[in-house]
Amino acid sequence: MTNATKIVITGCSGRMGQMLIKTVLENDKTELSGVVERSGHDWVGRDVGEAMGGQALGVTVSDDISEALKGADVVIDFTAPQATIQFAKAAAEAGVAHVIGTTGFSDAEIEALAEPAQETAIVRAGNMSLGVNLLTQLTKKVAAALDEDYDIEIVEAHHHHKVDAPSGTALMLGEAAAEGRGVDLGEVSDRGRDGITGARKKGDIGFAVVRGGDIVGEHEVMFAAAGERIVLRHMATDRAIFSRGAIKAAIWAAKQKPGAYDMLDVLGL
Ligand SMILES: NC(=O)C1=CN([C@@H]2O[C@H](COP(=O)(O)OP(=O)(O)OC[C@H]3O[C@@H](n4cnc5c(N)ncnc54)[C@H](OP(=O)(O)O)[C@@H]3O)[C@@H](O)[C@H]2O)C=CC1
Ligand SMILES: O=C(O)C1=N[C@H](C(=O)O)C[C@H](O)C1
Repeated sequence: MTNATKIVITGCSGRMGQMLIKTVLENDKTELSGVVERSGHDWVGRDVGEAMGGQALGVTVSDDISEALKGADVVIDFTAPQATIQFAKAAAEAGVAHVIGTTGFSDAEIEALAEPAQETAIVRAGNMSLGVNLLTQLTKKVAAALDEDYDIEIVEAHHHHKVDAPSGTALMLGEAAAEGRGVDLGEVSDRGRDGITGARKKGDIGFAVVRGGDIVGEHEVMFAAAGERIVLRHMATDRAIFSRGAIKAAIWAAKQKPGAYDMLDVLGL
């Protein structure tokens, strides 16, 4: 396993953290070199395999990112925006590539990732699955082919634990639609309809959000016109699609020069 990509997972007790650990262990091109949780978490100091309810893996949960990054090639991070910014600074200092799946960033928080990306490779995507990244390309194409008579609406649904809205994926799809149409998403996005909103403004890109149960992630891009509707749809039924994409990104990122990348770069789309 000497040529294996050595990976650190942050937020290791989370839904994605645990899925990522399993995916790293299953892949013969990757090795789990460290795992991180926040200070005070009851997993800190424990063997991560045992904390997950299985056999010991010989990897202890740390609350010190800089320590965990020693000897690693890449850190994969699905946590929360402020934590991700701290991890990006630590990864840049250590010269370790950073794969970011975290969503819910403000514009200022995204801006804060530009400096670390000058020191190390950062791959960031609101959705790491092949299917959704293909869908962004299809969305861009369809939006470019249709005029403003086709109202673009993006509908997303997720589990009841999700804390950010609209989802990172919905925003990626909105960006792709806006790019295809040749407009700035910031100027046309309609994210909060409630009450007497007035009629829909021509050219807007609307977002609608559903939260419930254990929905892994569902996204629809609707192009609605008089007499017809085109609907592009992706349904995730297993979080493994995200972790497999993240591992692919990690192996790729470990060989890249410093810079800001996304999954389209990784997948060559
Ligand atoms: N790009 C993609 O393909 C995908 C992205 N995501 C995104 O990944 C993120 C995580 O999702 P999910 O795993 O479901 O969420 P969870 O809440 O299950 O996990 C988040 C983990 O991050 C930890 N964390 C949160 N804040 C901090 C902090 N300040 N410092 C250190 N650790 C912290 C949490 O610890 P604690 O429990 O102590 O708070 C927890 O272990 C979300 O933003 C989600 O939208 C999810 C799936 C796919
Ligand atoms: O929080 C989640 O679960 C997911 N988050 C990502 C997003 O915000 O789009 C990706 C996926 O849909 C699952």
